[in-house]
Amino acid sequence: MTVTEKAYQMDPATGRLRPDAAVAADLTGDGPPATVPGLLVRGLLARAAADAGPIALLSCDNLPSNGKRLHGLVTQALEYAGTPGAVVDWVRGNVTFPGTMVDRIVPATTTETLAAAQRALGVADLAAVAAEPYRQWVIEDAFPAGRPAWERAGAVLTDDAGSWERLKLRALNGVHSALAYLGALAGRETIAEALALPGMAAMLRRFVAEDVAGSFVPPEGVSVVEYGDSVLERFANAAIRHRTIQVAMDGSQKLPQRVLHTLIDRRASGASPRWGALVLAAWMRFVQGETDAGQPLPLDDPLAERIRKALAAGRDTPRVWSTPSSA
Ligand SMILES: NC(=O)c1ccc[n+]([C@@H]2O[C@H](COP(=O)([O-])OP(=O)(O)OC[C@H]3O[C@@H](n4cnc5c(N)ncnc54)[C@H](O)[C@@H]3O)[C@@H](O)[C@H]2O)c1
Ligand SMILES: O=P(O)(O)OC[C@@H](O)[C@@H](O)[C@H](O)[C@H](O)CO
Repeated sequence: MTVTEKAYQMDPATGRLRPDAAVAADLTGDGPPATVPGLLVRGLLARAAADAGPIALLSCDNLPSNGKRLHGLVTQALEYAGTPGAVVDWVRGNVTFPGTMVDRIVPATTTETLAAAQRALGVADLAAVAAEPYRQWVIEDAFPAGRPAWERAGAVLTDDAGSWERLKLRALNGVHSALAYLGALAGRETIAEALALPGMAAMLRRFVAEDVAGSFVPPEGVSVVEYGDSVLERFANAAIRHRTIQVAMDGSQKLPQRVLHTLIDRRASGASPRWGALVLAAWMRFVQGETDAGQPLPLDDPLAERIRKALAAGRDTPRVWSTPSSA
């Protein structure tokens, strides 16, 4: 499944299921389910009842330990739904949750994308997407009912995708978010235009080298600094018109794994991760809703209301940002 960070409906800080009204209705009622937790629980109940054999549930979302997170979501949702012990035992014995790392820049489809696809194909393809040439898929090999030979198409099958995932979330997605917030504030429409701002590439190299690289143990044989350089080359691709405000959306859901984990790990080892702090500060400025030139910026975030309240309450008191209980 690839359903975005917010569809998991879990508190990013605690990892606990956040049963809003729609999730609660799905998990406790018998109407057609509309939420991800509801669909998963209903599907697993049906599969257990039919004794249809083991299955792997594969998360391809940009979340830390996405397999473990999905496992936690399913376990908590089954519990919330009051699922009979026999079904819980069936899930425990028959369902796996392999972790993955998926990497390919694929911006949202626009009318220009569809027009280009029509020119190239000679027919209208409403499902066309634009994508960069690069692709990488790392998958934990835990499929109780077998799997396609994805390695034949270049996928890396591994016992533990964790170090690949941290590499990508921190050195690619963290840098992406930096470009999104700093670029949007400077009035730049796309990631490539943001990267072309004076001093931006040099700043991002220092972010990777001084803050990100020392925050985790990378996959064997991988240099985080070289990986960061290759990421900047990919972001410079002007044909990929990835909009800064698309990458900037849902910051409350993305920043923990992209930037806050880097800050926490560097702080724990006594460092002062100032470039990461700059990215966080850029997000704080971004959510105030205006570019540096005073043009409006959208706040598209599941916590938008809470952020707006905190901004209104903290207009004259910067302390609001440093005391979570008042946020
Ligand atoms: N686009 C990329 O470059 C890229 C690359 C690697 C990983 N990813 C990850 O893949 C995931 C999807 O990204 P995308 O670019 O395809 O996004 P998208 O916005 O194009 O698609 C998101 C999908 O999730 C569904 N969705 C959104 N909110 C939901 C909710 N509350 N409940 C259920 N479904 C919901 C939408 O209906 C849509 O089908 C994200 O987690 C992203 O981080 C994206
Ligand atoms: O898809 P999102 O909205 O979670 O994040 C936007 C981008 O950072 C992301 O999609 C990257 O392009 C992708 O992760 C590259 O593999």
